[in-house]
Amino acid sequence: MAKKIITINNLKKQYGNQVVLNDVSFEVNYGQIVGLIGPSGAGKSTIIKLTLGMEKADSGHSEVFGVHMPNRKILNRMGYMAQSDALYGSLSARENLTFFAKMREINKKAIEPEIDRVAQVVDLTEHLDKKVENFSGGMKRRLSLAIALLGNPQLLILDEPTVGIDPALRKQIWEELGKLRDKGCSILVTTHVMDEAELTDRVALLINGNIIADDTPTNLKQQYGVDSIENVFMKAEGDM
Ligand SMILES: Nc1ncnc2c1ncn2[C@@H]1O[C@H](COP(=O)(O)OP(=O)(O)OP(=O)(O)O)[C@@H](O)[C@H]1O
Repeated sequence: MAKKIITINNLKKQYGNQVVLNDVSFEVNYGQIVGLIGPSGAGKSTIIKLTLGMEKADSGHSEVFGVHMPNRKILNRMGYMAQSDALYGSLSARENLTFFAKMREINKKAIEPEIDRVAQVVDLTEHLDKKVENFSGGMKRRLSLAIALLGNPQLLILDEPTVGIDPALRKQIWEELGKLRDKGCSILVTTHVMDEAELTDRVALLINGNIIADDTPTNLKQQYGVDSIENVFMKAEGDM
């Protein structure tokens, strides 16, 4: 049986009168890239925040590495990239990376080569010593992703990691995610880019607070009788 890295059981969440998550259950297995897609405001970020225990569910629960969340030690074993960048503007990119590498308890001697490695993945090597407050939106996204990649975590949770990133670098980043997956890293990623959803091992489609489909891209296309995940999405939304 596949090893479960994330297990989400019957999550329900309401803000005021608005039901955001009805009854959401799904899993991320070892060495899988799972894409979470859904219309804007569907509740994708909410699922992530509840999974990590950053917000409290009305009912249901989540486990990461078999541990009931929230749990601070577990957070240290994973890389998380939030939808909004949490960076120190007055510090350089290198100083930001150093700060987060220390928080992740990366060995002192390993920090410098690790910063060089992740900077290369997101193409920020030339800009490492610039202050982050002078970065463009896309550069800030890239730095946030580099921070999530520090220390080769066993789990990555990425909330729209490629927003504002140009197509060539997007491709490079997805190649890197594929390599990490092949080394056994598990990845949960939300995206609006349907071409990216095609690159995942499984796609979960969130509409109206429910996961209405959860399968491989190939099976989903077959099930909906269409030739792209974009069309799966359109058809599923149209059926609701
Ligand atoms: N703290 C909050 N208080 C009140 N409403 C909230 C809060 N957080 C989220 N919401 C609402 O919950 C719904 C789902 O938000 P969420 O950010 O999870 O959506 P999303 O699928 O990630 O959207 P997007 O793709 O646009 O990022 C939205 O209608 C949002 O306004």
